[in-house]
Amino acid sequence: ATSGKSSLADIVGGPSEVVLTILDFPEVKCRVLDLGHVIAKASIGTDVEYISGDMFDSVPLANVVLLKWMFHDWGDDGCVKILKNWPSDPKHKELHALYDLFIMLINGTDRDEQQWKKVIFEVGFSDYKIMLVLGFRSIFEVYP
Ligand SMILES: C[S@+](CC[C@H](N)C(=O)[O-])C[C@H]1O[C@@H](n2cnc3c(N)ncnc32)[C@H](O)[C@@H]1O
Repeated sequence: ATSGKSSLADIVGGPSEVVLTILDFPEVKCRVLDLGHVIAKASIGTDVEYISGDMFDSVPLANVVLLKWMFHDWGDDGCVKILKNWPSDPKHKELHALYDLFIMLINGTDRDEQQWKKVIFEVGFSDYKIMLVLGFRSIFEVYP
């Protein structure tokens, strides 16, 4: 959207660089946010835009936000704070309509569906969908 393409932001992309698999889809512009010392070691020479920063301060704009394997590091308060960063940030207000889908790959052993439901509705999302994949992991889609 921001560049005329669809865009995906991998927040706390970390060293796994899952986003590199998405480069097979050239119509999607990919951004990865992580802390400075991790971004300093990121691959260069790809079309991925690497951004160093703290996800609690600000996050890159994108149509789709990928939050993979990170919620287990945070308590409910942290998860709510992370997820509220997008819908409540006035800087991003004009892009709200584009934020129709958040994809989160989470470690399902840490929170069961009821515990996730509480977090998701506390953030203010209106609905969610869970897809069970890879055994104990799940993909969550949450809707504004
Ligand atoms: C387990 S999480 C993400 C893992 C990654 N998405 C994956 O699937 O392997 C670890 C990453 O979170 C990053 N991280 C932790 N706190 C952060 C913050 N406040 N802002 C941005 N990145 C952060 C760390 O630097 C680390 O690369």
